[in-house]
Amino acid sequence: MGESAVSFGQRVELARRHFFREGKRPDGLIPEMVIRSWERSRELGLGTGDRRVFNPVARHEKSLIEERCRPLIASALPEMEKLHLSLGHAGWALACIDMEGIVVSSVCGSGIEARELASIFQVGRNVSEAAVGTNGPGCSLTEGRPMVVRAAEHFLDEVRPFSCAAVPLFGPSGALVGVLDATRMGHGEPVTILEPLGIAARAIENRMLAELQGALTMGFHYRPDLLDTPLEGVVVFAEDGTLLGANQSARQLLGLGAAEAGRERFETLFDCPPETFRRALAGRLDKGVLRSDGGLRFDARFQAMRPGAMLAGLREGAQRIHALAARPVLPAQAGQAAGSGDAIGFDPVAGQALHVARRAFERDIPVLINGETGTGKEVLARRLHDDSSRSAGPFVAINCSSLPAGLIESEFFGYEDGAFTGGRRGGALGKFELARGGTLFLDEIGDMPMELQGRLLRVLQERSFSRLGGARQIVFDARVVAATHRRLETLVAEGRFREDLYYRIKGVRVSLPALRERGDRAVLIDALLAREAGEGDVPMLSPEARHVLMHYRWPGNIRQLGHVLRLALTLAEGEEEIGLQHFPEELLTDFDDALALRAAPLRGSEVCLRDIELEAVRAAMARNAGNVSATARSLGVARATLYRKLKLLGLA
Ligand SMILES: Nc1ncnc2c1ncn2[C@@H]1O[C@H](COP(=O)(O)OP(=O)(O)OP(=O)(O)O)[C@@H](O)[C@H]1O
Repeated sequence: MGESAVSFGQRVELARRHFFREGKRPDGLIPEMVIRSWERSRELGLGTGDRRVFNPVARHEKSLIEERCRPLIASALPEMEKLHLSLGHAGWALACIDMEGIVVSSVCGSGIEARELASIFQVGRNVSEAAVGTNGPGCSLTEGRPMVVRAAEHFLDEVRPFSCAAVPLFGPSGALVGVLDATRMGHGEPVTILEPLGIAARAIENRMLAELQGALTMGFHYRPDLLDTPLEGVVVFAEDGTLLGANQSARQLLGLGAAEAGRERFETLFDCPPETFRRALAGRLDKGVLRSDGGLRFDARFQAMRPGAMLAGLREGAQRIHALAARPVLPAQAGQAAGSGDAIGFDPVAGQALHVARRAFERDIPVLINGETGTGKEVLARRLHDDSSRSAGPFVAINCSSLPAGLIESEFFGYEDGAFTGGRRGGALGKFELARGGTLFLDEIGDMPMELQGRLLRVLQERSFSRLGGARQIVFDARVVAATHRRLETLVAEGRFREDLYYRIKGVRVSLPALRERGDRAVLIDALLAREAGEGDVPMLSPEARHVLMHYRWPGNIRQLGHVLRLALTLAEGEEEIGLQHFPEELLTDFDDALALRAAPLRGSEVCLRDIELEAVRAAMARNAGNVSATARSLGVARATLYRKLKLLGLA
């Protein structure tokens, strides 16, 4: 890099003086991302002399985290160990950090320095920006980009002896799920570790993809020598050709945005004869040359999930379900009034989303929720409100896309008496005022007209506004949650959304996975069925019906699932079982194999395995008259395990 240690140190010290003593922005002295992070750290109320890093981590918290993040740890740890070994004795500690900034796993080596690093990267340690100010992993999480933070670029004096580099980790749907960090003592050149760190991150992402239960995995690249390396593009498809997940390389090669799984299909991504997919799926094609619909030529390798492999996958899948079930994130509360506490879910991504959002929200950091229609954005927003210290205040939702242009301003700001003809006598309160002391939910924020975006930004910056036709400044006292199904970055790039507003509302961004990507579909189906059945008996689902529910594309997500189940319950009234005949046609036309399913019911699918287990629990509980200890003994499992299963059944 050709930069002497002295000049680096001097520049940072100068930057610190400008920023901390003289209140000036140290533009050009240190990287822009570091300046932004200093600003955020200061806004969060941190002081440079604070001691926040070496607090003890509670032991029970550690085991909870290890349980909760098992899937992420399982993918990350082997790659971290490999990388650590290849770095030899260079003194690096590696850590995997979740969306909340919590260390979930680390590899530190031995020696005195390593011991100090190991103490920082204990499982359970919070290294988010909010907790410890500017640092590599915290900042990388906030920005969603690789980050290097050296020595005095850290906000807290306490961590100035260290330098670190961190790269984001993206899950199969393209959503940020955490970061991989490398830290060592001194202000050396952590830049040099970015590349191996990035490769390890890609390998971790590929492991997460391999966990998806797809029917066909395809690796591809325009450079044949990169096939079968962590840099290849990897896409996973369902049996019907729907894209289930893609790694970052694949997203770049194919020009895919995040969360486009489910919307894309093999034949829309690649320009090739239809039998290619079918042959690959049947295991009759393991290599090939494909063209993207943009005309790029790729070498590809295919790996079909064969029946034998399927069985092994099934077993693993069952184990994974146990791991996930062990961490109910939004407890099932079937039967409650829709719209507030009715969220159900054991999905790791959705669960992490809630976790992060909750913390940010409580610290008054605006939360931006991304997700397709019907994924539960409003449910999450209400949930945040209900769980917060402001739950006694109002929850005011406003849909920014559905308001007629002329009405928006008065809806937002209210108006004074006589502000315009036809206005109500005495004026009216706007949503900003109605939300006082509570939460303002800005739905479909991506569709907000430009001119209003400027006014909203001003309110958020100044925390005050005035009614139309009035001069008095009214304090804006509400927490803000915004939601959109659009990619705001794209709108910003196209000039259709203000960048400054984007950064203002995106304090923390959480992405809700599409239903077809959720690992807890089976649980959701059962819980929604119970919720829709209300007081009535809950009928069984035939194995074919369950198969279709599990594998349908669900463009309308959880909302659509709810509608389908409600309809099926009505149609199946008086019958013991819900079958394919109770589903709307579009669910079946989507299925190439629906007719085959009708003709030859399938048994022994993953779902059935789980059902059998839950059925056994149900029966044992009945035999033991609801006595948990006796039931656990008769099933040969620990009481804690049984409690988890009971929760799954909604019997806890
Ligand atoms: N986790 C969940 N558990 C149970 N029901 C859910 C869950 N998430 C969403 N739902 C149900 O799905 C429906 C849609 O949820 P919601 O309105 O929050 O979605 P949304 O993402 O805001 O949709 P849109 O973008 O169309 O406004 C609601 O009926 C809600 O009760």
